[in-house]
Amino acid sequence: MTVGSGQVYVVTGGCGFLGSHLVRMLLEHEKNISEIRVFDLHLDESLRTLSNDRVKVRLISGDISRLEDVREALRGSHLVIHTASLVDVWGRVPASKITEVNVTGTMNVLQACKEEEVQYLVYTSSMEVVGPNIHGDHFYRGNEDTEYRIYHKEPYPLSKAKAEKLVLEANGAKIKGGKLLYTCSLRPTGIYGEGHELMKQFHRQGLRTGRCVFRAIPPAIEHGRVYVGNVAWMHLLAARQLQIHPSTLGGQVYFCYDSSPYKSYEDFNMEFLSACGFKIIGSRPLVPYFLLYLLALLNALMQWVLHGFFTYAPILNPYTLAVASTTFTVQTDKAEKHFGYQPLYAWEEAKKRTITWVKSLEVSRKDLKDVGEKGNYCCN
Ligand SMILES: NC(=O)c1ccc[n+]([C@@H]2O[C@H](COP(=O)([O-])OP(=O)(O)OC[C@H]3O[C@@H](n4cnc5c(N)ncnc54)[C@H](O)[C@@H]3O)[C@@H](O)[C@H]2O)c1
Ligand SMILES: CC(C)[C@@H](O)CC[C@@H](C)[C@H]1CC[C@H]2[C@@H]3[C@H](O)C=C4C[C@@H](O)CC[C@]4(C)[C@H]3CC[C@]12C
Repeated sequence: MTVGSGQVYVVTGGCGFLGSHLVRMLLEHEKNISEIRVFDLHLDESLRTLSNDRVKVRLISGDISRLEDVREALRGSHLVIHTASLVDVWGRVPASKITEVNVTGTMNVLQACKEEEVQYLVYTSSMEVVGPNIHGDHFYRGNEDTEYRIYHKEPYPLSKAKAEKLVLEANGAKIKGGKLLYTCSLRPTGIYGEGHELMKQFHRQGLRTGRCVFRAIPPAIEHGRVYVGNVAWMHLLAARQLQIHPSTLGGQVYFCYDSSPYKSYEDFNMEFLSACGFKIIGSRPLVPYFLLYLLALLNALMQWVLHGFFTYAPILNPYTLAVASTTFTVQTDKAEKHFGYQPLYAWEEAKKRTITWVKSLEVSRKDLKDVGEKGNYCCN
Protein backbone atom coordinates (compact mmCIF):
# COMPACT_ATOMS: atom_id res chain seq x y z
CA MET A 1 0.00 0.00 0.00
CA THR A 2 1.12 3.53 -0.70
CA VAL A 3 0.21 6.31 1.70
CA GLY A 4 0.32 9.71 0.05
CA SER A 5 3.43 9.57 -2.11
CA GLY A 6 5.13 6.87 -0.08
CA GLN A 7 4.98 3.25 0.96
CA VAL A 8 4.28 1.78 4.40
CA TYR A 9 7.03 -0.42 5.80
CA VAL A 10 6.64 -2.62 8.87
CA VAL A 11 9.72 -3.41 10.99
CA THR A 12 9.01 -6.22 13.44
CA GLY A 13 11.36 -6.07 16.43
CA GLY A 14 11.88 -2.44 15.47
CA CYS A 15 12.78 -1.39 19.01
CA GLY A 16 15.65 -3.85 19.30
CA PHE A 17 19.40 -3.39 18.78
CA LEU A 18 19.26 -3.95 14.99
CA GLY A 19 15.64 -2.83 14.62
CA SER A 20 16.19 0.65 16.04
CA HIS A 21 19.20 1.22 13.76
CA LEU A 22 17.09 -0.01 10.85
CA VAL A 23 14.30 2.47 11.62
CA ARG A 24 16.82 5.32 11.65
CA MET A 25 18.43 4.04 8.44
CA LEU A 26 15.07 3.94 6.65
CA LEU A 27 14.23 7.45 7.82
CA GLU A 28 17.52 8.80 6.55
CA HIS A 29 18.02 6.88 3.31
CA GLU A 30 14.70 5.51 2.04
CA LYS A 31 12.84 8.23 0.16
CA ASN A 32 9.96 6.00 -1.02
CA ILE A 33 8.30 5.59 2.37
CA SER A 34 5.79 7.74 4.21
CA GLU A 35 5.21 5.53 7.26
CA ILE A 36 7.34 3.12 9.29
CA ARG A 37 5.36 0.86 11.60
CA VAL A 38 7.58 -0.27 14.45
CA PHE A 39 6.03 -3.50 15.74
CA ASP A 40 7.47 -4.74 19.03
CA LEU A 41 6.59 -6.38 22.32
CA HIS A 42 8.65 -3.80 24.21
CA LEU A 43 8.22 -0.31 22.79
CA ASP A 44 10.97 2.31 22.89
CA GLU A 45 8.99 5.54 23.02
CA SER A 46 12.04 7.55 21.90
CA LEU A 47 11.56 6.17 18.38
CA ARG A 48 8.22 7.96 18.16
CA THR A 49 10.03 11.32 18.20
CA LEU A 50 11.87 10.37 15.00
CA SER A 51 8.79 11.17 12.88
CA ASN A 52 9.35 14.03 10.48
CA ASP A 53 7.18 15.89 8.01
CA ARG A 54 7.89 13.27 5.32
CA VAL A 55 7.78 10.00 7.30
CA LYS A 56 5.58 9.05 10.24
CA VAL A 57 7.05 6.58 12.74
CA ARG A 58 4.17 4.64 14.27
CA LEU A 59 4.84 2.42 17.29
CA ILE A 60 2.65 -0.66 17.51
CA SER A 61 2.74 -2.77 20.63
CA GLY A 62 2.15 -6.42 19.84
CA ASP A 63 3.28 -10.01 20.15
CA ILE A 64 4.62 -11.69 17.00
CA SER A 65 3.35 -15.02 18.32
CA ARG A 66 -0.24 -13.75 18.15
CA LEU A 67 -1.53 -13.82 14.58
CA GLU A 68 -4.15 -11.16 15.17
CA ASP A 69 -1.54 -8.69 16.45
CA VAL A 70 0.56 -9.29 13.36
CA ARG A 71 -2.35 -9.05 10.95
CA GLU A 72 -3.42 -5.73 12.43
CA ALA A 73 0.11 -4.33 12.20
CA LEU A 74 0.52 -5.41 8.58
CA ARG A 75 -2.92 -4.26 7.37
CA GLY A 76 -2.42 -1.73 4.58
CA SER A 77 1.37 -2.03 4.55
CA HIS A 78 3.60 -2.62 1.56
CA LEU A 79 6.64 -4.48 2.90
CA VAL A 80 7.77 -6.18 6.10
CA ILE A 81 11.28 -6.39 7.48
CA HIS A 82 11.03 -9.15 10.07
CA THR A 83 13.76 -8.82 12.72
CA ALA A 84 11.72 -9.72 15.83
CA SER A 85 13.27 -12.69 17.55
CA LEU A 86 14.32 -14.04 20.93
CA VAL A 87 18.10 -14.04 20.71
CA ASP A 88 19.13 -16.40 23.49
CA VAL A 89 21.98 -18.93 23.56
CA TRP A 90 22.33 -18.76 27.35
CA GLY A 91 19.19 -20.53 28.50
CA ARG A 92 17.51 -17.36 29.76
CA VAL A 93 14.30 -18.29 27.95
CA PRO A 94 12.64 -21.72 27.73
CA ALA A 95 13.15 -23.50 24.39
CA SER A 96 9.38 -23.56 23.90
CA LYS A 97 9.27 -19.75 24.12
CA ILE A 98 12.10 -19.39 21.61
CA THR A 99 10.20 -21.64 19.19
CA GLU A 100 6.94 -19.79 19.83
CA VAL A 101 8.47 -16.42 18.98
CA ASN A 102 11.04 -17.29 16.34
CA VAL A 103 9.18 -20.01 14.44
CA THR A 104 5.48 -19.51 15.15
CA GLY A 105 6.04 -15.76 15.03
CA THR A 106 7.54 -16.09 11.56
CA MET A 107 4.68 -18.32 10.46
CA ASN A 108 2.31 -15.57 11.64
CA VAL A 109 4.17 -12.94 9.64
CA LEU A 110 3.94 -15.11 6.52
CA GLN A 111 0.25 -15.82 7.14
CA ALA A 112 -0.45 -12.13 7.73
CA CYS A 113 1.39 -11.21 4.49
CA LYS A 114 -0.88 -13.59 2.59
CA GLU A 115 -4.10 -12.41 4.26
CA GLU A 116 -3.26 -8.70 4.26
CA GLU A 117 -1.91 -8.69 0.68
CA VAL A 118 1.64 -7.73 1.67
CA GLN A 119 3.86 -8.79 -1.22
CA TYR A 120 7.39 -8.33 0.15
CA LEU A 121 9.17 -9.79 3.18
CA VAL A 122 12.83 -9.42 4.14
CA TYR A 123 13.76 -11.81 6.95
CA THR A 124 16.62 -11.25 9.38
CA SER A 125 18.16 -14.66 9.70
CA SER A 126 21.60 -15.40 11.14
CA MET A 127 24.97 -16.97 10.40
CA GLU A 128 23.92 -19.54 12.99
CA VAL A 129 21.51 -21.05 10.50
CA VAL A 130 24.73 -22.51 9.04
CA GLY A 131 27.07 -22.68 12.01
CA PRO A 132 29.45 -23.02 13.63
CA ASN A 133 28.39 -26.50 14.68
CA ILE A 134 29.48 -27.96 18.02
CA HIS A 135 31.85 -30.42 16.28
CA GLY A 136 34.41 -27.65 15.77
CA ASP A 137 34.18 -27.71 11.97
CA HIS A 138 35.69 -24.39 10.88
CA PHE A 139 33.92 -22.29 8.25
CA TYR A 140 36.72 -20.21 6.75
CA ARG A 141 35.81 -17.42 4.32
CA GLY A 142 32.73 -19.42 3.30
CA ASN A 143 29.85 -18.24 1.11
CA GLU A 144 26.19 -19.07 0.58
CA ASP A 145 27.09 -22.17 -1.46
CA THR A 146 29.87 -23.55 0.75
CA GLU A 147 29.24 -27.13 1.85
CA TYR A 148 29.15 -27.39 5.65
CA ARG A 149 28.10 -30.00 8.21
CA ILE A 150 25.10 -28.14 9.61
CA TYR A 151 24.13 -29.52 12.99
CA HIS A 152 21.65 -27.79 15.28
CA LYS A 153 20.36 -28.89 18.62
CA GLU A 154 20.30 -25.60 20.52
CA PRO A 155 16.88 -23.89 20.51
CA TYR A 156 18.01 -20.58 19.03
CA PRO A 157 19.91 -21.71 15.93
CA LEU A 158 17.31 -24.43 15.39
CA SER A 159 14.52 -21.86 15.48
CA LYS A 160 16.33 -19.50 13.09
CA ALA A 161 16.96 -22.35 10.64
CA LYS A 162 13.30 -23.43 10.76
CA ALA A 163 12.08 -19.84 10.36
CA GLU A 164 14.39 -19.15 7.43
CA LYS A 165 13.23 -22.35 5.71
CA LEU A 166 9.59 -21.25 6.09
CA VAL A 167 10.42 -17.81 4.68
CA LEU A 168 12.22 -19.18 1.64
CA GLU A 169 9.54 -21.80 0.95
CA ALA A 170 6.91 -19.05 1.00
CA ASN A 171 8.57 -17.22 -1.87
CA GLY A 172 6.22 -17.23 -4.90
CA ALA A 173 3.16 -18.20 -2.84
CA LYS A 174 -0.15 -16.78 -3.97
CA ILE A 175 -1.56 -14.16 -1.63
CA LYS A 176 -5.02 -12.64 -1.34
CA GLY A 177 -5.88 -10.65 -4.45
CA GLY A 178 -4.03 -13.08 -6.71
CA LYS A 179 -0.59 -11.48 -6.29
CA LEU A 180 2.56 -13.37 -5.32
CA LEU A 181 4.61 -13.10 -2.10
CA TYR A 182 8.34 -12.44 -2.53
CA THR A 183 10.76 -13.19 0.30
CA CYS A 184 14.50 -13.16 0.93
CA SER A 185 16.67 -13.86 3.96
CA LEU A 186 19.74 -12.01 5.25
CA ARG A 187 22.27 -13.84 7.44
CA PRO A 188 24.33 -11.38 9.50
CA THR A 189 27.43 -12.65 11.28
CA GLY A 190 27.99 -11.36 14.86
CA ILE A 191 26.58 -7.85 14.90
CA TYR A 192 28.34 -5.12 16.91
CA GLY A 193 27.80 -1.41 17.37
CA GLU A 194 25.95 1.19 19.42
CA GLY A 195 23.48 -0.49 21.76
CA HIS A 196 24.90 -4.06 21.63
CA GLU A 197 23.73 -5.61 24.91
CA LEU A 198 26.47 -8.23 24.98
CA MET A 199 29.17 -5.58 24.67
CA LYS A 200 27.62 -3.84 27.69
CA GLN A 201 28.00 -7.13 29.59
CA PHE A 202 31.65 -7.51 28.57
CA HIS A 203 32.27 -3.92 29.62
CA ARG A 204 30.59 -4.45 33.01
CA GLN A 205 32.47 -7.71 33.53
CA GLY A 206 35.76 -6.01 32.64
CA LEU A 207 35.20 -3.26 35.16
CA ARG A 208 34.86 -5.91 37.85
CA THR A 209 38.25 -7.40 36.89
CA GLY A 210 40.14 -4.13 36.89
CA ARG A 211 39.68 -3.58 33.15
CA CYS A 212 41.41 -6.87 32.42
CA VAL A 213 40.12 -9.38 29.89
CA PHE A 214 41.59 -12.83 30.46
CA ARG A 215 42.12 -14.56 27.14
CA ALA A 216 40.13 -17.77 26.83
CA ILE A 217 40.13 -18.38 23.06
CA PRO A 218 43.20 -18.89 20.80
CA PRO A 219 43.82 -15.69 18.77
CA ALA A 220 43.89 -17.78 15.57
CA ILE A 221 40.17 -18.59 15.90
CA GLU A 222 38.52 -15.98 13.66
CA HIS A 223 34.92 -14.84 14.01
CA GLY A 224 33.10 -12.77 11.42
CA ARG A 225 31.60 -9.55 12.81
CA VAL A 226 29.50 -6.89 11.08
CA TYR A 227 28.66 -3.32 12.05
CA VAL A 228 24.97 -2.80 12.88
CA GLY A 229 24.74 0.20 10.53
CA ASN A 230 25.83 -1.96 7.59
CA VAL A 231 23.33 -4.65 8.55
CA ALA A 232 20.59 -2.00 8.54
CA TRP A 233 21.84 -0.66 5.21
CA MET A 234 21.80 -4.14 3.65
CA HIS A 235 18.20 -4.63 4.82
CA LEU A 236 17.20 -1.32 3.23
CA LEU A 237 18.82 -2.24 -0.09
CA ALA A 238 17.34 -5.75 -0.09
CA ALA A 239 13.87 -4.34 0.64
CA ARG A 240 14.24 -1.84 -2.19
CA GLN A 241 15.59 -4.33 -4.75
CA LEU A 242 13.21 -7.16 -3.81
CA GLN A 243 10.42 -4.96 -5.18
CA ILE A 244 12.30 -4.07 -8.37
CA HIS A 245 13.84 -7.48 -9.14
CA PRO A 246 11.68 -10.04 -7.26
CA SER A 247 12.80 -12.89 -9.51
CA THR A 248 16.46 -12.20 -8.67
CA LEU A 249 16.18 -11.78 -4.89
CA GLY A 250 13.05 -13.87 -4.26
CA GLY A 251 13.82 -17.07 -2.34
CA GLN A 252 17.50 -16.15 -1.90
CA VAL A 253 19.74 -16.04 1.19
CA TYR A 254 22.58 -13.55 1.61
CA PHE A 255 25.33 -13.49 4.19
CA CYS A 256 25.61 -10.04 5.72
CA TYR A 257 29.10 -8.84 6.53
CA ASP A 258 31.42 -5.90 5.87
CA SER A 259 35.10 -4.91 6.04
CA SER A 260 35.33 -5.44 9.82
CA PRO A 261 38.56 -7.36 10.44
CA TYR A 262 38.53 -11.12 10.90
CA LYS A 263 39.71 -11.67 14.49
CA SER A 264 39.00 -13.84 17.48
CA TYR A 265 35.84 -12.77 19.29
CA GLU A 266 37.87 -11.45 22.22
CA ASP A 267 40.47 -9.62 20.14
CA PHE A 268 37.72 -8.00 18.10
CA ASN A 269 35.96 -6.76 21.25
CA MET A 270 39.28 -5.33 22.41
CA GLU A 271 39.25 -3.03 19.36
CA PHE A 272 36.70 -1.06 21.35
CA LEU A 273 37.37 -1.94 25.00
CA SER A 274 41.06 -1.01 24.75
CA ALA A 275 39.93 2.57 24.04
CA CYS A 276 38.59 2.54 27.62
CA GLY A 277 41.83 1.32 29.16
CA PHE A 278 40.96 -2.39 29.04
CA LYS A 279 43.82 -4.83 28.47
CA ILE A 280 43.72 -8.45 27.33
CA ILE A 281 45.90 -10.70 29.48
CA GLY A 282 47.78 -13.49 27.70
CA SER A 283 48.92 -13.93 24.15
CA ARG A 284 47.29 -17.38 24.29
CA PRO A 285 44.50 -18.84 26.46
CA LEU A 286 45.36 -18.60 30.16
CA VAL A 287 43.69 -21.92 30.93
CA PRO A 288 43.66 -25.12 28.88
CA TYR A 289 40.53 -25.82 26.85
CA PHE A 290 39.52 -28.81 28.98
CA LEU A 291 39.41 -26.62 32.11
CA LEU A 292 37.35 -24.02 30.28
CA TYR A 293 35.03 -26.78 29.12
CA LEU A 294 34.71 -28.08 32.69
CA LEU A 295 33.80 -24.56 33.82
CA ALA A 296 31.23 -24.31 31.03
CA LEU A 297 29.79 -27.68 32.08
CA LEU A 298 29.66 -26.50 35.69
CA ASN A 299 27.73 -23.43 34.56
CA ALA A 300 25.29 -25.64 32.70
CA LEU A 301 24.89 -27.86 35.79
CA MET A 302 24.33 -24.82 38.01
CA GLN A 303 21.69 -23.56 35.56
CA TRP A 304 19.92 -26.92 35.74
CA VAL A 305 20.07 -27.10 39.54
CA LEU A 306 18.82 -23.52 39.99
CA HIS A 307 16.12 -23.88 37.30
CA GLY A 308 12.79 -22.77 38.72
CA PHE A 309 14.40 -20.81 41.55
CA PHE A 310 16.71 -18.46 39.71
CA THR A 311 17.71 -17.89 36.10
CA TYR A 312 21.43 -18.54 36.16
CA ALA A 313 22.65 -17.74 32.62
CA PRO A 314 26.37 -16.87 32.49
CA ILE A 315 28.01 -15.95 29.21
CA LEU A 316 30.11 -19.15 29.24
CA ASN A 317 28.32 -22.44 28.58
CA PRO A 318 29.24 -25.47 26.44
CA TYR A 319 27.48 -24.01 23.41
CA THR A 320 28.94 -20.49 23.56
CA LEU A 321 32.37 -21.97 24.19
CA ALA A 322 32.02 -24.24 21.15
CA VAL A 323 30.88 -21.33 18.96
CA ALA A 324 33.62 -19.01 20.21
CA SER A 325 36.23 -21.72 19.68
CA THR A 326 35.33 -22.40 16.04
CA THR A 327 36.32 -20.18 13.15
CA PHE A 328 33.35 -18.81 11.24
CA THR A 329 34.10 -16.16 8.63
CA VAL A 330 32.32 -15.36 5.39
CA GLN A 331 33.49 -13.87 2.11
CA THR A 332 30.97 -13.48 -0.70
CA ASP A 333 29.82 -11.04 -3.36
CA LYS A 334 26.31 -12.48 -3.83
CA ALA A 335 24.56 -9.49 -2.24
CA GLU A 336 26.71 -7.11 -4.26
CA LYS A 337 25.91 -8.92 -7.49
CA HIS A 338 22.18 -9.29 -6.78
CA PHE A 339 21.39 -5.91 -5.29
CA GLY A 340 24.48 -3.77 -5.28
CA TYR A 341 25.28 -4.12 -1.57
CA GLN A 342 28.43 -2.36 -0.49
CA PRO A 343 28.94 -1.50 3.20
CA LEU A 344 27.79 2.04 3.95
CA TYR A 345 30.29 2.38 6.80
CA ALA A 346 33.98 1.59 6.40
CA TRP A 347 35.68 -0.27 9.25
CA GLU A 348 37.36 2.86 10.63
CA GLU A 349 34.00 4.68 10.81
CA ALA A 350 32.23 1.69 12.37
CA LYS A 351 35.06 1.39 14.91
CA LYS A 352 34.96 5.09 15.73
CA ARG A 353 31.18 5.07 16.27
CA THR A 354 31.33 1.95 18.43
CA ILE A 355 34.21 3.31 20.54
CA THR A 356 32.30 6.54 21.11
CA TRP A 357 29.35 4.49 22.34
CA VAL A 358 31.44 2.20 24.58
CA LYS A 359 33.05 5.30 26.11
CA SER A 360 29.58 6.64 26.83
CA LEU A 361 29.02 3.55 28.97
CA GLU A 362 31.84 4.77 31.19
CA VAL A 363 30.20 8.15 31.64
CA SER A 364 26.67 6.80 32.16
CA ARG A 365 27.54 3.99 34.56
CA LYS A 366 25.91 5.05 37.82
CA ASP A 367 27.47 2.18 39.71
CA LEU A 368 31.05 2.93 38.63
CA LYS A 369 31.86 3.67 42.31
CA ASP A 370 30.31 0.28 43.31
CA VAL A 371 33.01 -1.61 41.49
CA GLY A 372 35.72 0.46 43.20
CA GLU A 373 36.81 1.73 39.86
CA LYS A 374 38.15 5.25 40.32
CA GLY A 375 41.05 4.51 38.01
CA ASN A 376 42.13 1.22 39.57
CA TYR A 377 43.71 -0.71 36.72
CA CYS A 378 45.08 -4.19 37.23
CA CYS A 379 47.72 -3.74 34.64
CA ASN A 380 49.16 -0.28 35.19
N1 LIG B 1 22.85 -9.65 17.55
C1 LIG B 1 23.50 -10.40 16.65
O1 LIG B 1 24.71 -10.60 16.73
C2 LIG B 1 22.73 -11.02 15.52
C3 LIG B 1 23.45 -11.68 14.53
C4 LIG B 1 22.76 -12.27 13.47
C5 LIG B 1 21.37 -12.16 13.40
N2 LIG B 1 20.70 -11.52 14.38
C6 LIG B 1 19.23 -11.43 14.24
O2 LIG B 1 18.88 -10.04 14.18
C7 LIG B 1 17.58 -9.83 14.71
C8 LIG B 1 17.63 -8.73 15.75
O3 LIG B 1 18.51 -9.15 16.75
P1 LIG B 1 19.01 -8.12 17.88
O4 LIG B 1 20.40 -8.49 18.23
O5 LIG B 1 18.67 -6.75 17.46
O6 LIG B 1 18.07 -8.58 19.11
P2 LIG B 1 17.20 -7.69 20.10
O7 LIG B 1 16.79 -8.61 21.19
O8 LIG B 1 17.90 -6.42 20.45
O9 LIG B 1 15.92 -7.31 19.21
C9 LIG B 1 14.86 -8.22 19.03
C10 LIG B 1 13.56 -7.42 19.16
O10 LIG B 1 12.48 -8.33 18.98
C11 LIG B 1 11.49 -8.02 19.95
N3 LIG B 1 10.67 -9.19 20.27
C12 LIG B 1 11.04 -10.28 20.98
N4 LIG B 1 9.98 -11.09 21.15
C13 LIG B 1 8.93 -10.50 20.53
C14 LIG B 1 7.57 -10.84 20.36
N5 LIG B 1 7.06 -11.97 20.91
N6 LIG B 1 6.77 -9.99 19.67
C15 LIG B 1 7.27 -8.84 19.14
N7 LIG B 1 8.55 -8.44 19.28
C16 LIG B 1 9.37 -9.28 19.96
C17 LIG B 1 12.28 -7.58 21.19
O11 LIG B 1 11.46 -6.81 22.06
C18 LIG B 1 13.42 -6.79 20.56
O12 LIG B 1 13.10 -5.42 20.47
C19 LIG B 1 17.14 -11.19 15.26
O13 LIG B 1 16.28 -11.80 14.33
C20 LIG B 1 18.44 -11.97 15.39
O14 LIG B 1 18.21 -13.36 15.27
C21 LIG B 1 21.32 -10.94 15.44
C1 LIG C 1 33.61 -16.50 27.59
C2 LIG C 1 34.48 -16.48 26.35
C3 LIG C 1 34.72 -17.91 25.87
C4 LIG C 1 33.86 -15.60 25.28
O1 LIG C 1 34.78 -15.45 24.22
C5 LIG C 1 32.54 -16.19 24.75
C6 LIG C 1 32.01 -15.40 23.56
C7 LIG C 1 30.58 -15.88 23.18
C8 LIG C 1 29.60 -15.46 24.27
C9 LIG C 1 30.23 -15.30 21.79
C10 LIG C 1 31.19 -15.86 20.71
C11 LIG C 1 30.41 -15.90 19.40
C12 LIG C 1 29.08 -15.22 19.74
C13 LIG C 1 27.88 -15.52 18.82
C14 LIG C 1 28.17 -15.10 17.37
O2 LIG C 1 28.67 -13.76 17.34
C15 LIG C 1 26.93 -15.12 16.54
C16 LIG C 1 25.68 -15.15 17.05
C17 LIG C 1 24.52 -15.28 16.12
C18 LIG C 1 23.40 -14.28 16.45
O3 LIG C 1 22.26 -14.61 15.67
C19 LIG C 1 23.03 -14.31 17.91
C20 LIG C 1 24.26 -14.11 18.79
C21 LIG C 1 25.39 -15.13 18.50
C22 LIG C 1 24.89 -16.52 18.88
C23 LIG C 1 26.64 -14.72 19.33
C24 LIG C 1 26.42 -14.97 20.83
C25 LIG C 1 27.67 -14.76 21.69
C26 LIG C 1 28.83 -15.62 21.20
C27 LIG C 1 28.52 -17.09 21.36
